Amino acid sequence: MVDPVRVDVQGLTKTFGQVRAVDDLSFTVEPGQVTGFLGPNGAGKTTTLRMALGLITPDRGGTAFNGVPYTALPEPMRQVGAVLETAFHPARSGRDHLRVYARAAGLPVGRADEVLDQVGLGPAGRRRAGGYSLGMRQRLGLATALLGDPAVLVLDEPANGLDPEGIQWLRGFLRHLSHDQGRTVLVSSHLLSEVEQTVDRVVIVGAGRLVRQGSMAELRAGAGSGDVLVRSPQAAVLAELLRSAGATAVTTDGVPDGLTVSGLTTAEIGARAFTGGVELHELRAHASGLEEVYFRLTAGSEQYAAGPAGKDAA
Ligand SMILES: Nc1ncnc2c1ncn2[C@@H]1O[C@H](COP(=O)(O)OP(=O)(O)OP(=O)(O)O)[C@@H](O)[C@H]1O
Repeated sequence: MVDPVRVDVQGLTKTFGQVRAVDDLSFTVEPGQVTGFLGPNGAGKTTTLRMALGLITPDRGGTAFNGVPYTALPEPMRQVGAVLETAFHPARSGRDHLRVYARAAGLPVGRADEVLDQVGLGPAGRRRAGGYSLGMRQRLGLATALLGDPAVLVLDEPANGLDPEGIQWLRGFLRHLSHDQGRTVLVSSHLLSEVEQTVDRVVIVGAGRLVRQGSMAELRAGAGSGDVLVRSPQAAVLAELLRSAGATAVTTDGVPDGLTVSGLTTAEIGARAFTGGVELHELRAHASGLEEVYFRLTAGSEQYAAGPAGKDAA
């Protein structure tokens, strides 16, 4: 187990020309969990991560690792491992790339072989990185982040380019690093479906602002709170009953005897039908998928971010 490190992002703000890429953004990342950092393209994820790692200076706000900013960490590679982009010298082997990094960071060069094994590159580590597939590059990036055996891992779109088998491997690996070893893992993605099975918590951003943070369980609970579909041979009577209880009830296109109801839960609708003596043939919450909830939460934010840049270009 590693010593737990909590990451606090507080009031981060960054403007590029006319574009406010990150806007007063605050969230926390807890140890022992995988946190997904989600948002559509251009939502400000990469800018946030770069600020957290001291690669660009925020206009306002900051990020602290157990209270200490990245730039003030005594041995940053041993505390925070990051993969923001995967640039390698193409003629150099993956193993040599890792050895160069290890040496530069004052880490034992033997770490190179250890992390190669950890990420499943093994013998491929001796081949030229220029010939690596995107998935192998992702693994090499992850290996680089792990060199210093850090308590915190910050990974930008790590699932990008992985095949389904690779995604499954990454899922298990990240959960092992966090759940079993107590590391703090933050992974960004623009697709909730890509990280849905991996993450314990989500931080969702749109147009540089926080849209939602919470556990996956909370997000899933929110997914069910939409409309309710009811079918009854006495649909008109039921509609009146429900409207008098303050709900909206409209006939559902394409569903015989169907009503779409909002403003009451399935239990409340069932109770009112029962006391009103109305026969029900079907009663169910319209299950909006998680991805639908995510799109709804971030709807329009891409346009907002792209607007000013578009204007500049015109
Ligand atoms: N160096 C820069 N100069 C000007 N604008 C920038 C710069 N970096 C980012 N931006 C703008 O800031 C906004 C946020 O970009 P950012 O790359 O942080 O988003 P993202 O959520 O990581 O998206 P993606 O998944 O597409 O990388 C975008 O509108 C982008 O065009």
